[in-house]
Amino acid sequence: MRTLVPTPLTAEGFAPFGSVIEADPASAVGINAGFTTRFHGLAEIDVEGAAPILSIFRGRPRPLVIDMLERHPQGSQAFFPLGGHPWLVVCAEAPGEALHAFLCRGDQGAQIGRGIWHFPLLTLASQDFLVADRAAPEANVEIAALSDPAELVI
Ligand SMILES: NC(=O)N[C@@H](O)C(=O)O
Ligand code: NI
Repeated sequence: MRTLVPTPLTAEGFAPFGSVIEADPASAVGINAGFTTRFHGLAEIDVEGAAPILSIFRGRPRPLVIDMLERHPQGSQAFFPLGGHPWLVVCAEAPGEALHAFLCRGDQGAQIGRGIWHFPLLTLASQDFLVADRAAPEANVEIAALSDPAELVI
């Protein structure tokens, strides 16, 4: 089986697939009499045909084998880890095209763009994620099996 080595998640590296969600000082605004810092507008949830919703995904480690991809044609999908543990995002331009793996810090989230092929949630330790995506997920998913699976090497 081929291997796949992730690179650290950066806004530039992830740009073809979506956006990084992190407390960027450039977006910081002091609010609430200075007792709160708002990191404003880190992601715009892109959905059509149904409302954007917030969910919690209780993720558990799974075998690091990328044997399928999925995409959501009618909406983006944003993940933010709540447990502070590292996690992974794997994307591709299309099934059969090159896989791109990103190692995300526990204080980094990622929004996967609408229609972008990706592997479902991959966390390196059990933790909850806050997820923003489109309501009625069952009506918004395409799945493709990979004929040449890859094993992630951390
Ligand atoms: N199935 C589901 O809601 N989650 C996947 O889309 C995922 O990317 O984790
Ligand atoms: Ni998904």
